[in-house]
Amino acid sequence: MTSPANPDLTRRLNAALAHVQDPELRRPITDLGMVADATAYDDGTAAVDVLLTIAGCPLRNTIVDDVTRAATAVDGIDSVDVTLDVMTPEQRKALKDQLTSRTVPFTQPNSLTRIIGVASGKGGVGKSSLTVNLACSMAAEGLRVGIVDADVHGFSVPSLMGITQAPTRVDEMILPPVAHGVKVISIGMFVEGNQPVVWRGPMLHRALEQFLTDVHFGDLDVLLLDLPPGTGDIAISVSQLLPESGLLVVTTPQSAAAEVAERAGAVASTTGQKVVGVVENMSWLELPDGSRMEPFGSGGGALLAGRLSEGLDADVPLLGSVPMEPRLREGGDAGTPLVVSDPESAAAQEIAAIARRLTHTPRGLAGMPLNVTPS
Ligand SMILES: Nc1ncnc2c1ncn2[C@@H]1O[C@H](COP(=O)(O)OP(=O)(O)OP(=O)(O)O)[C@@H](O)[C@H]1O
Repeated sequence: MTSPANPDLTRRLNAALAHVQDPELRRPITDLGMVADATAYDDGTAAVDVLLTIAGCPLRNTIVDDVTRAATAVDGIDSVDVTLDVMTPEQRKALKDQLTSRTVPFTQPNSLTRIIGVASGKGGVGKSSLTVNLACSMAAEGLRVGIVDADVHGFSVPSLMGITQAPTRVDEMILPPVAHGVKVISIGMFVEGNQPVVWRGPMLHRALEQFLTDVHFGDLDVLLLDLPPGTGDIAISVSQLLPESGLLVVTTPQSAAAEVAERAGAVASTTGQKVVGVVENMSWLELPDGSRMEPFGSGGGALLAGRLSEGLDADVPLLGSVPMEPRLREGGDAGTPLVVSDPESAAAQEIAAIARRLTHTPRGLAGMPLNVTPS
């Protein structure tokens, strides 16, 4: 015979479940209508019926583990039976209506998301590596961070972040996979194997637009875009779709590289975007005796910051110089960015300092309504 339900224990069970977040939507499962029933009984058992958004939810085990952990942490509950069901189309629609707006949420007047496109003049200067490390560093500081891998032809963010999982779709809404606390979306998640993406112009624009409207990032403090190298279609699309976005320009210390990067930064003068700063990457290599070798010369970052400041008639700071660090490449290959795998290394420390400089500068709120809800 089943033990009688215990109302007080049931109330505490539901309160505990309100702290369980859906791993993708990052909202309490109770708010998302994912808990169909949760009852605790006098004999210390409990039963929780969870509704998954889709049948093959890749994170079902995580949800079961999180629910079990939260339920059994309630004083008086010894065991829990978690049943998984799937939402009906009506329930899914209600969830989707709750979550989506068909506009780019980041351009709404009350959006306080800081949007930074990471640009470079040419490939291979470490733009993608810096994007993922900056994002992870910001997430480690407690910020809500997302990455749009807009480097459509040379997407590398999923592998740098160790993401093999495809995004979950709830009807036409796409839930970005989360790695190292960062929500990530990339065209690489939608193509088979290592197929090249051969789109140009309008197709690219549409893909980017879709990433920004159909992907549910939720509230973000920072959205980083890994832009393709150079000054192509995507740079224009980004400036049209996200006019408030700033540009962070990455270069190596070589003066020739800085000159090429200057063109990428100078795009800002035609698009009206702000260049938030310059990062010099691969600045030096520390040798075993502690001395520094500068394989790519020196001064490119400062040169670029100076030229952009002059050309754009704005203060474009050099936000930092990141040394060469073999473990940075190894971390990328392994899908664990250096700031996560070796946060004490000099390169990781410098990246963390750049992340703080980027996020601690006040965002221009002039003319923006402050939609503050006390919590
Ligand atoms: N500071 C660093 N120390 C050592 N290796 C680095 C550093 N920065 C980047 N790398 C390595 O350099 C290579 C190029 O980096 P990455 O792919 O991030 O460049 P990118 O500018 O994004 O290139 P692309 O635009 O072609 O994708 C990678 O192998 C990466 O691991």
